[in-house]
Amino acid sequence: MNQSKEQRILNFVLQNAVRGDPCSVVDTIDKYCSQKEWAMNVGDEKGKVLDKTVEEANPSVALELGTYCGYSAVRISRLLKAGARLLTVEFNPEFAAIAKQMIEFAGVQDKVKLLEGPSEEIIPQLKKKYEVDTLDFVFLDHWKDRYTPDTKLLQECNLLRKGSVLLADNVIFPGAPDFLNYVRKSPHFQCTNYPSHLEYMQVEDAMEKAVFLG
Ligand SMILES: O=C(c1ccccc1)c1ccc(O)c(O)c1[N+](=O)[O-]
Ligand SMILES: [Mg+2]
Repeated sequence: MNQSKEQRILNFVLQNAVRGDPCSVVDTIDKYCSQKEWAMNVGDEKGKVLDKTVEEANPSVALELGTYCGYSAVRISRLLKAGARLLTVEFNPEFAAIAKQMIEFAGVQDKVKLLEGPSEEIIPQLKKKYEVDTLDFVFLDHWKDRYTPDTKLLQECNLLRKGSVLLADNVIFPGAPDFLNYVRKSPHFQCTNYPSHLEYMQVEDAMEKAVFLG
């Protein structure tokens, strides 16, 4: 049966990256997706904004919404301090299966917990089922029309604390206008925009950081 693009990306990593080396996995995915087939990884240009934001937040507990092939899960987890953990949520079972193998090949499986299912079902389970008190960092990179309802759900579930950092991908392309409107107008968030480009393309994009003020 014809392989999926995501399976081709994984195969390229398995054959060309260094097992147990997260940087090698990230670089190899970027090489494939910039030279062979475009894919919706955050990429290196926006990935550097992600790196800096994660380093500044230095989270003990991080959440990612939208795992895809595991590129940003590997990218984030390589920066986590000892004992810190990343929970990453993926709705698509095929993507989740690829990401699981990617995370294990990169050697970060002890830092990353992959949760398969819809974000709106998993977020309300984080406290009791996944022993989360509050989230220090949240990377939003799933369906763009879920950014706003899931941000509201994180607030309603008391998963944010003063200083929790949200970082949203793609606020220009494909775009998340309702999310930008919500966080920028809310008295509960301090927002910063980071102009960039769509991964592997010369199309304008941006990331938005929204720090929860309590
Ligand atoms: O929505 C798309 C999309 C739409 C149409 C075709 C391909 C992708 C997309 C594009 C770039 C992204 O960085 C990204 O995170 C997504 N996404 O789906 O979450
Ligand atoms: Mg994205």
